[in-house]
Amino acid sequence: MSEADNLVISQDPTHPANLIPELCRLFYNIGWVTGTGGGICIRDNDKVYIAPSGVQKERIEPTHIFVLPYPQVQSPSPHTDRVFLRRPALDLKESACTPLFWNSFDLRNAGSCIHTHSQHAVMATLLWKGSVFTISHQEMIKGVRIGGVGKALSYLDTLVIPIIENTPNEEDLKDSMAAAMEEYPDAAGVLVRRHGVYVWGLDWQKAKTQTECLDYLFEIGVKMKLAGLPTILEEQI
Ligand SMILES: CSCCC(=O)C(=O)COP(=O)(O)O
Ligand SMILES: [Zn+2]
Repeated sequence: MSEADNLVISQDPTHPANLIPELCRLFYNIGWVTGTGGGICIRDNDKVYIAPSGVQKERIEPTHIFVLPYPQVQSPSPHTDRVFLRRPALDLKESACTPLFWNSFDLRNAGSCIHTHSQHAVMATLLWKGSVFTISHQEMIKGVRIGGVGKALSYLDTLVIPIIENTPNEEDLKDSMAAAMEEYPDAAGVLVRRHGVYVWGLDWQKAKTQTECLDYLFEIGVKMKLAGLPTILEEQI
């Protein structure tokens, strides 16, 4: 065991290296991270904990976790020159979502970011054919924060989540995700058409509950649209 392994070995169940495997199992069971896709990263001040790429996310162990310094000592290009504090002994690569998770830290000061391949998110991107998903007058809107990290939205606020187009490689979504975050500073997440969603929060608990609220809103929005019901009500109720 190397000294760097101490960064991921802890008896504390709330240590990020213990939380990521536990949360990935939970997310697997609700269809968010099946087939190796999706995941969660946690930033604890100056350290970022990231899962490996292309592995069964429900079978990750703490020793599989990468630890990176935040901020990166030098500005990394999307795929190279990344700096690590700890790499797993196994021949693993860090999640391809790493540059996208980094957007949430750099642009929103997030403490955690979740990427799901939920079918509710994907269906929402198919039924909302433009550049945003919108829904109003739903109680679960109150569980979403302005920009993911600010004050909670009100029942009377319309939820707006930008939709970007998918790319063959996950890493290549970095710039269009950043552009959407700049254009929609109040959005708590970014949908990726035919792919899934990225959602962030100040910490993992808030990222998780916001992802739950958004997933609920994508699901009910899709059901409403398929039932021919309007998802935006003009009048104040
Ligand atoms: C079938 S998964 C395709 C790649 C993808 O969308 C993804 O989210 C993979 O993330 P990873 O953490 O496994 O690099
Ligand atoms: Zn993905």
